[in-house]
Order: sequence, then structure tokens, then C-alpha cells
Amino acid sequence: MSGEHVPAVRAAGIEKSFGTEGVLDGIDLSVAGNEILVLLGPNGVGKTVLLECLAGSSRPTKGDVEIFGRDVSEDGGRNLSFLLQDTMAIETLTGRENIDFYRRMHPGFTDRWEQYLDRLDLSEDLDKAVDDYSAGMTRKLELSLTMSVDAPLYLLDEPTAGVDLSMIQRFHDIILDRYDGGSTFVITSHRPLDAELADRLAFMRDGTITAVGAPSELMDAVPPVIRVSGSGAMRTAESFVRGGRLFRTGATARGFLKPDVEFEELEAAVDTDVEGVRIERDDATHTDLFNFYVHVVEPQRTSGGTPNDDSIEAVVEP
Ligand SMILES: Nc1ncnc2c1ncn2[C@@H]1O[C@H](COP(=O)(O)OP(=O)(O)OP(=O)(O)O)[C@@H](O)[C@H]1O
Repeated sequence: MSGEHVPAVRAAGIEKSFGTEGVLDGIDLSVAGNEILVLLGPNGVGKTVLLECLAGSSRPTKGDVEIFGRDVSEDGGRNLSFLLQDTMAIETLTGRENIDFYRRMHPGFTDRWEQYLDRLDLSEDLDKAVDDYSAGMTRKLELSLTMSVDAPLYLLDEPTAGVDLSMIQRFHDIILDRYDGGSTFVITSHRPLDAELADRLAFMRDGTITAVGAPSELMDAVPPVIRVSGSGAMRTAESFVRGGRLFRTGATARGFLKPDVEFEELEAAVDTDVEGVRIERDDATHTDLFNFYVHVVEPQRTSGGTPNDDSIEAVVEP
């Protein structure tokens, strides 16, 4: 981080409703110059809506957004490049025609797209219509378009959605190129793997931010993780874990020990002589981090609420 005093992004008291549906419910966020903030949250929590408010393309119902110290409406998008979800590439045009279109639209458009498409193995498909691209190919084109614009601030809405695991590092490398050039990023995702990019992580739940901090700090604050297999053992473990919730990954389930519970108490309560039953401690992964801050930590305004009884959730490892 460069330590600049004026934040690249400052959002204060952001609320956003559509008719009677409240989506954002008091978001405060500050992103420093040359910082990567990764905003994680489940489907439909309001990540895209928040990014649109930060970009000035949607007006909050309440609250203010400043970009580099000026109201976002005054900035007029000059200082940012925004990767939208599924709405950037024009499907009836080829990849190359899309590039020409964006080049004409953005004064800050550079020739970097050439090396990006090469790195993402898309150069040979440039003369195909985007209509014939797969979802991942379209995402490669859209990332290349967004990152070819010279901007001090990039807002990226789920840049790695639909991208296979072998490509994710290349997406990250392209983002890190601009970061090394001094740019600031706000990146939304529900892929725990994208947390690896972050200087700071922010987690969203129920229209608010439940936690924000450096990944190592947030990781240190995660309670001891337990891993359990066997359906009877899982049921027993539910009363020993935070929020009564276990998260399934294949045949095992993971949870977070309650503060007043020792692992040995749980171990003693589970009959480990039964075939297929195992219970052990484990190190926290990025998926655990996501589950803890998104599904277990209650938003402050509802803290003390009753934990959800729907206690075992399927979560796919990245
Ligand atoms: N223009 C709109 N009119 C009405 N409701 C909207 C509009 N845009 C978004 N919403 C609602 O706001 C909520 C949050 O949507 P949003 O797209 O921000 O979620 P998200 O966190 O980005 O989800 P995902 O991870 O699935 O992309 C959803 O319930 C959505 O239906």
C-alpha cells in the first residue's frame, strides 16, 4: 500500500432498496490507494449492487460515495474501469470488433489487450463472434477489455466467474500487473480462492459487512476448526459448534468450536468406534474463512439472534 491519505474509495452509510426490497443496509467502506480489497459474499447478497454504487452507475437510496476524494457523480467514471457481469461484450460482434468498439469508447484504452489475450489463450478466437464463445472465453475477453483501460481504480465484479481453475492464476497475474503499476482494486467474488489476491478482505451478509481486515488477521480470529465424518457424529457435533452449523465438503463436514468448548469434550461425546466415524481438528482454509464470516458471524444489528436450524450446508471446495 502506498499510504496515501485520501482513500481511493470511501463509501459511507450506503443503503439501497428496489421498491420495498432492501438490498444494502448501511455499508461503510474505505479502500486505500494501491490496495486490493476483495469483497466476498453469497449469491444475491448485493455485491454487484454495491459495486454499481461505487462506480456511480447506480445511485444509493442513502449515503455517499467518494472516489479519490470527490463525489462519484463529479468523477463521472474518469478514474475507473468497471468489469461488469455478462453485459460487456457485444455478442453479435467478434472479439476483435469488441476491442475496436471499446478502443473508440475509452480515451484511456491501451494496446495491452494483445498480451492479455495471448496470456489467456484467446488470441486465435478473436475473429469468432462472441455469440460462439463459451462463458469462460467471454470472461477472458471482458477482463482483457477492462484491464486494457488505464485507470487508477478497477472495480471487478466476479472476474473469475465461469473460469476454470487452471486459468484463475493467469487472471490473478493480469490483475497483479496493474496493481504493481499502482492501481487500486475492489473485486467481488464468491470464490474463496480469490481471497489470495487481497490486501484486505470484506465479507457481506444480509446487506451489511460482517468483517473487514487483512486475511491473516481474519484467519487468526477464526475459531478452531473441526472436521467430522459419519452422520450420527455430525448430529452430535452440531451442539458443539458456533451457530449450530456444519458445512459439508464431500463425505465430511466442518464447523467452528464454540468458545466455551474444548475439542476433547466433543471427542468424548462422539462414539468413534463406529465405522466411518472420525473427528479431528484441522487448519482453517479459505473456504472456512468464507463460511465463518458469511454464514456464522451475525451482522452486528442482529447479533444475539437465534441461529438458523438449517445446520448442515453443502459448500463446494474451490
Ligand atoms: N435493478 C434491480 N431491480 C430490482 N432488484 C435488483 C436490481 N438489481 C439487483 N437487484 C436485487 O438485489 C439483490 C442483490 O443482487 P446482486 O446482483 O447485487 O447480488 P450479488 O451479491 O452480486 O449476487 P451474485 O453473487 O449472484 O452475483 C438481489 O436480490 C437482486 O434481485
